[in-house]
Amino acid sequence: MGNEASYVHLFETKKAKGIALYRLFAASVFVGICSIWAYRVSHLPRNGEDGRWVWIGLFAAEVWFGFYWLLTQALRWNPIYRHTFKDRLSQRYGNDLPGVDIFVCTADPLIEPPMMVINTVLSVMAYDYQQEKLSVYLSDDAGSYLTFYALMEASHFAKHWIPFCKKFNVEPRSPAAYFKSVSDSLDTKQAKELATVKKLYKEMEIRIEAAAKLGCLSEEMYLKHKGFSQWDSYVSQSDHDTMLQILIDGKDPIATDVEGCRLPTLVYLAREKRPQHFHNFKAGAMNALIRISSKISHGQIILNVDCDMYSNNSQSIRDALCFFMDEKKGPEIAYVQFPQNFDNITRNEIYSNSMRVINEVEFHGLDGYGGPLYIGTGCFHRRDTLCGRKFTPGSINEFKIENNVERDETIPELEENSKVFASCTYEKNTEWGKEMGLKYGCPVEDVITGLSIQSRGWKSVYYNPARKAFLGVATTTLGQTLVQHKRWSEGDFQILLSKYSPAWYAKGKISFGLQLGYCCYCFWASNSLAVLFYSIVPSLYLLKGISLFPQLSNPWFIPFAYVIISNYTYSLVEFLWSGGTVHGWWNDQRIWLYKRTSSYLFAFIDTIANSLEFSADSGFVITAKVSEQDAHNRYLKEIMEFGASSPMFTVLATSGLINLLCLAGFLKNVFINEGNFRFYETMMLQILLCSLLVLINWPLYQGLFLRKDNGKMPSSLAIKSIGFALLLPAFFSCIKFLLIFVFDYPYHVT
Ligand SMILES: O=c1ccn([C@@H]2O[C@H](COP(=O)(O)OP(=O)(O)O[C@H]3O[C@H](CO)[C@@H](O)[C@H](O)[C@H]3O)[C@@H](O)[C@H]2O)c(=O)[nH]1
Ligand SMILES: [Mn+2]
Repeated sequence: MGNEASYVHLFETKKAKGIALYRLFAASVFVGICSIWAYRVSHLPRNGEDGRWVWIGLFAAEVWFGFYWLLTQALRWNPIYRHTFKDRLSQRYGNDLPGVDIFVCTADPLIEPPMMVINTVLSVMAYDYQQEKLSVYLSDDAGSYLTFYALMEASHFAKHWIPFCKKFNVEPRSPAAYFKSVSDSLDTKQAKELATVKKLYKEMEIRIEAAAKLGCLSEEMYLKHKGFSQWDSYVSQSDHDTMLQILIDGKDPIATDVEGCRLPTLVYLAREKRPQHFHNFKAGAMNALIRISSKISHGQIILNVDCDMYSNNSQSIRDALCFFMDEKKGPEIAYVQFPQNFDNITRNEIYSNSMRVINEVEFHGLDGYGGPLYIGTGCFHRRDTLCGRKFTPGSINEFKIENNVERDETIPELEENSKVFASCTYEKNTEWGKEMGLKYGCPVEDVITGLSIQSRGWKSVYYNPARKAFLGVATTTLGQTLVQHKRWSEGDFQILLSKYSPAWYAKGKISFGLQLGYCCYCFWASNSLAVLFYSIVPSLYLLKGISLFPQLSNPWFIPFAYVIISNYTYSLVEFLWSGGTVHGWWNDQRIWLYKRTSSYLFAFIDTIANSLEFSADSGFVITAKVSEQDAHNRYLKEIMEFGASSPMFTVLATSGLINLLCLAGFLKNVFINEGNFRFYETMMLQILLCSLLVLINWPLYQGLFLRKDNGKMPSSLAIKSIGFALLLPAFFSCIKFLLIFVFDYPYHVT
């Protein structure tokens, strides 16, 4: 080992190139932003002059945008990139590696189909790792016999699948994904074995789908496994005993695959649910898993994935261990987060659901300041830090490497004795959900848990390998996208206001850069007000013919032009650099707007109402992973899906229509009534803003008026939003009148 200089690390960290150039650019933008502020302050309309209040509103919005832009610099100021040396890991440790427990969470067999769930399970069972050190746990919050049945089928299929993967070094190791990707050019031996394993898979799929169609537990299924007897006392999803089955015991020497090799442990868990006990959603499930697994396998490393996030890279455990097992830098690392990638992204990602820029830019930036957020899936943790251990400087890695430990209980005994750990009352008067395990009470249990780990002195690592580690299912409708972002922005905003706020609680505990980085996400929701104001009011004033920005010939026009052009050019370059398309970027701008004016707005209102105790706690709306065939076809064709009515759509449609009406009204004034083109000179920026808003809303107008398919906006919603769009200007006039009345009264009577 020797000293730091001669130590051969298991991973390396590189700084991004060209960062000085970026900083220079950012500084120039900042000068532009300050000039805009200066313009607003120095050109404030006098008391009583038209547009004074709007001017103040715009100034407030611009101060906000500038402030938020500063926060986002933390994500770009100091990016780093990681690289692992897995060969060194093998050389140094051979097979003396720690046990790894993998948690897969599912919650509803209808929107998370059991076939998808077991594909994820099979993909993680087939990791390139010593099988007897691997344990896979499926937490089923629906307590569904169907999911259990599918898992039981998977435990048999694994005996064929795992040896097949190992023999031919298959990637990815989710059977469904592999079958879809495999080419015809396999050698004959592999082709033959592939045909066999594919046939077994298809037969299994048919049985599982038949069981799903049947809709109840058949006699035949019941007899197939003693585990089904646990459903005898089952009342409903929210009322049942703990159901725990060890389907494969990795410690059992006769639990082998068809080639005679050991298999990983496989466990099904449905924690106890009772209507009178709140179950804390995914965080509750994870904590039950932490306890149950500590009794059954006690892996020192925990990987957790959502049920749609299959492993796409069989080397990920070894990658993660390169960080944890590095003797010099490993001891301070609490978790290794991989990006969330998806395998159902269309070319121009109409819902901007690939999280491209977050994955390729922002998280590298966070990593430079102490490590990324924990984002709930694709994350490896040390078991003890997840359970609340504080970081002590100077500590060394103390992974207990256990090879072949015997167990003194039989499997049925072990199952019975473990159940108590998943009971509703187990956590009563304990620190679980507070200082231990994942935190409760927040819709983004992951982010708040990660923040508290980092606040206890730990670092985290972001690892984004070329071959993606995990692939999941991204949202495929506008409604889902907005609801998901509402949950996220609401959760993040709650963290900001909570006692764990990155703005104050974390001060001195994590680096300043990381504090700002967290704030970027935590302030998502509060972006809504400024964006909503900016996307409606200047258009209304365009219609009235009142200019709110400097005119083209005015030198103050320059900072506006510079900030607008440089920011949009930069964001386009960043998007393309992250692997997106130009059209994808345009779509991203639309979703940027939609999220801010609907998801974030509702999240903002709900959080404030919650904290004033006006409304109940926000829940966890599970994201659907399947859609109907024709909706799916529209997704593939990148046609925006509206379908059902939603208050969020009403806001979007209303603001979209206001812009359309304002632009139409303005053009009418110019051409017909006045025939005078001076407006283009004085109102350039307002015309630009309003026209861009109309352009970007094109799919929305189509959904409102032009489309006939089932994915269009419901007609009732169209009528409602037309009504609002016509009334809102009147409403604004009333407010303005009130403001003038209250504050500027004397001026008006004279
Ligand atoms: O009561 C519940 C609700 C959800 N889940 C599981 O939690 C996971 C995530 O749910 P999903 O509906 O897919 O939410 P997403 O918005 O896609 O999830 C992201 O955001 C969540 C926090 O809001 C994180 O927990 C997730 O890991 C992260 O992928 C899924 O596997 C669910 O089965 C449960 O186990 N129990
Ligand atoms: Mn998900």
